[in-house]
Amino acid sequence: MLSSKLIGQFSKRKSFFPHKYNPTALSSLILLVSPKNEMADGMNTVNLGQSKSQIHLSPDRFMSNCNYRTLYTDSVSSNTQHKLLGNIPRYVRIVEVGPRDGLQNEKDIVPTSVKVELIKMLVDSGLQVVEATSFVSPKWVPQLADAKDVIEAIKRVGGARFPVLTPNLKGLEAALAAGVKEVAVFAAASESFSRSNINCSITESLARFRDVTSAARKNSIPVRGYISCVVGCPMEGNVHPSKVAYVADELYKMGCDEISLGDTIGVGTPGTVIPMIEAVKNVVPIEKLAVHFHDTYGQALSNILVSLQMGISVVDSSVSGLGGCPYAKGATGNVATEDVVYMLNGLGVKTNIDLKKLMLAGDYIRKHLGRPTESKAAMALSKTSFCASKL
Ligand SMILES: CC(C)(COP(=O)([O-])OP(=O)([O-])OC[C@H]1O[C@@H](n2cnc3c(N)ncnc32)[C@H](O)[C@@H]1OP(=O)([O-])[O-])[C@@H](O)C(=O)NCCC(=O)NCCSC(=O)C[C@@](C)(O)CC(=O)[O-]
Repeated sequence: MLSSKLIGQFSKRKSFFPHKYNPTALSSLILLVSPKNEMADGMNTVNLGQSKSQIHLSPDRFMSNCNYRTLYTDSVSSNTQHKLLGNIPRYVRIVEVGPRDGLQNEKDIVPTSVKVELIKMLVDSGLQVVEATSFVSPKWVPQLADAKDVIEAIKRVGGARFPVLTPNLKGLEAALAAGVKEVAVFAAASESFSRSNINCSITESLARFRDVTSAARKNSIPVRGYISCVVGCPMEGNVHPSKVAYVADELYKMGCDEISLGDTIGVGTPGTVIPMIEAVKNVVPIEKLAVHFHDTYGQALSNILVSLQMGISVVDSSVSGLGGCPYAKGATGNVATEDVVYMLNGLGVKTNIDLKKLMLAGDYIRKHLGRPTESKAAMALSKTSFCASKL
């Protein structure tokens, strides 16, 4: 059960996001059960490869000289990895949600120019999908009231897709007018959450989304369907997998091209995530599913790993773990993209993302927000930089 304090915080916010504690380390427990624990010894090696006089404090300079390894290849056979990991995909598409999910709850308005620079840096790091903003009511989400300007400013940024959230036809029309090429609708598996977030019941929301998907199709616009609260709801507690499967089925039938399963408050563990995905994959092909974990209880990487083992190859994450309510004790955001990339690198799974450039993007936005990163990997690599300066 969620604490009444958390529920209280949640209910005070119309669109909200209660959040994070520590980013997770649990996946290592699953990953590093190699016969002799050799992977644990072999991973995370930092070879500075430079003399004292060459060491610079700048993270950029340090990282370009830093040879850190996340993939152990010397003595663990691919058979062993296969046995332990199952058929995890060779390539994972990361959907970066930092500029949207990450920033939507920031109390102080982030200037449009900062959002645009962040998006450009994220694209430069190799991310191919960056959720840019939402065409929602500015009364509900004031932070994203500049959606049109953001889209205008990134029009000529190539090499990535920039989907946006559209809760209704009004949002879709505004997005289309702005030149958006991809949209997402967002439903919930919990009735109370649906009402809190979009002010209508699940049934009403599905009717709205049918209108949106149908209009989007006429304009050849792909639609992603989100489902929030796939394992737990801050007001209703545990959510049964059948409720998630029902909404997923409806979204898929109405024409959503991809369904993203959101553990909105980060309460899931592999124990609840596995049965939920099992139920959903009975109604939606696994290749159409994505996972979207918040890291409130430090479970996100473990949950991502089991999702990959079940055949999912699309993962949502937020640079530097952006998201969450800075005023709620223990609140956290989405799993940090840096942590996901670090883990995937360690698994030998391709993402085409440059971790160093990604960290620079995280650093950029964190400096603007005036808060340190939530990414464990980024934190550790920065500390390594700090230690290096003391050598
Ligand atoms: C859905 C509504 C609009 C219903 O809001 P409502 O108040 O029920 O709607 P309404 O139809 O009665 O309209 C009220 C006012 O909003 C305007 N309006 C109506 N629609 C739009 C629109 N599209 N764009 C701009 N303005 C709009 C409309 O014109 C009107 O303006 P007024 O006459 O008062 O001046 C509102 O509840 C809303 O905007 N909610 C946004 C909630 C949101 O963005 N939540 C965060 C995203 S979901 C999420 O983060 C979860 C996810 C996806 O990450 C996965 C996970 O982690 O779980």
